[in-house]
Amino acid sequence: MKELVNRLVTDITRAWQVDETLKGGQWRVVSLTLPCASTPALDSVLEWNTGVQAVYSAEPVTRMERVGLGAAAVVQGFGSDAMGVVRTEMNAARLPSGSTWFGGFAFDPTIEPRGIWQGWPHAMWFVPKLLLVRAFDSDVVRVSYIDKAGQTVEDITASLKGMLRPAASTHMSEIRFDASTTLESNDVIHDEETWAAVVNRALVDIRAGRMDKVVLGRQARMTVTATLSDSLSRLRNAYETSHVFAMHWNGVWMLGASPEELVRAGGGAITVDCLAGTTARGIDAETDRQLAKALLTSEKNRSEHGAVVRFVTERLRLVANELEWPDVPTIKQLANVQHLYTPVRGRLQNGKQLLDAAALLHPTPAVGGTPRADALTFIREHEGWPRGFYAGGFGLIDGTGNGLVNVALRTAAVRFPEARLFAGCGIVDGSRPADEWLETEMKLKPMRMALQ
Ligand SMILES: C=C(O[C@@H]1C=C(C(=O)O)C=C[C@H]1O)C(=O)O
Repeated sequence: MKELVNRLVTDITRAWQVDETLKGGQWRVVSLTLPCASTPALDSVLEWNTGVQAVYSAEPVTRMERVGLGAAAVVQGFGSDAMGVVRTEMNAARLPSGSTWFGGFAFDPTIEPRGIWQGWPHAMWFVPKLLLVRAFDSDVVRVSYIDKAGQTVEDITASLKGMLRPAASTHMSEIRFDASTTLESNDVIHDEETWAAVVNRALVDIRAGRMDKVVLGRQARMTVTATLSDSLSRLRNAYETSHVFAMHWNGVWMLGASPEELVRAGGGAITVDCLAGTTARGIDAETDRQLAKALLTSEKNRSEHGAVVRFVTERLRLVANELEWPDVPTIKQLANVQHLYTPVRGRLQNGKQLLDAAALLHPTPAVGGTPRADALTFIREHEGWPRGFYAGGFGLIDGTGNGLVNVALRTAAVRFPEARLFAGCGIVDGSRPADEWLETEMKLKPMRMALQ
């Protein structure tokens, strides 16, 4: 990896100097292909204590791994129209073709980001200055470097060294963070008892007919002892079919392994994952099958799942045509849990974009509840801690509008070495607090293992 870092600095600065760059408006772009052994992964250029904006994505559907460092452009949104604001600004930004935006949005743009999320906007997307892209198992990496046309070779060298230096020089022991100065005292960490009280409070409202379902989450505290690169590699190994991602902003890394695509768009096609209804993994294939069968035949889980499919298909009709989905869900098996799963497909209407669909769908009843407004009010009033980007979105969008937004699940926020891990589950009539606690424990387990 050290060899790759040296090649990046020399080859990019040389290309800038001899002007082997593409020009577009105020930008110049260097594009290179470099050899890079398929291990270690590209994430070894990333560190918890980076001083720059950074992103990582290992996406198993297209089998592409990406690392972005620095920011050529950033858009931020605050408040209830945060997503609308960033979408308008992204469309207005005149970036070179081939630029990729990375970013996401908070679960609830009406709540001030607090606790570990302090300093984060409600929506944030950026185009990295330096982007490394490699197909899984490939030993070549595509490199692009975007910067303002007026930059000198010295500027470019300093910028690259600044972005890549932490990877070469930092040791875990040099990094310290004083949690008490940054995390507020109202940073609620529920234990089983206090969380059960919130669940019971929700059950009262559900039985009284004030809502049908609410997804309640909790955050767990942890001190990180693993490197970022090791954490990401463990997540990739544990969750081979999930989108493993990380994004750094303002001293905080959000990382996760999301099994759920809120929306994917490519060549006019659009797909959405409906994922709701959860059971454990068995100790062997037979127990796995029995648990899956019980999940598929559970009235409680099927009705919870059906509500998500209904919501998604009704909303998606506003931006997509030719919707198709199977009548019955299948099972999506992950390392720690099994979910009921229904994929919905369609064609994006002319003039509609991926983020239009994301804005309409978020939050689905899989992470909010039904009726949506009542569930969101309940979460705001009773959950007791700030979700930030947890259960919001994380994604990437290329210059042609293709890309995906995942539901930011199985996530943690790390202000090294302090971490908050997040997990939630749907509460409906018949839910039992002890079972739901166990479900959140199962969902937290791989992230706990990744960070230590
Ligand atoms: C809320 C989470 O997961 C969501 C809730 C599920 C459920 O209640 O069964 C299943 C998958 C996700 O849509 C989480 O992982 O934190």
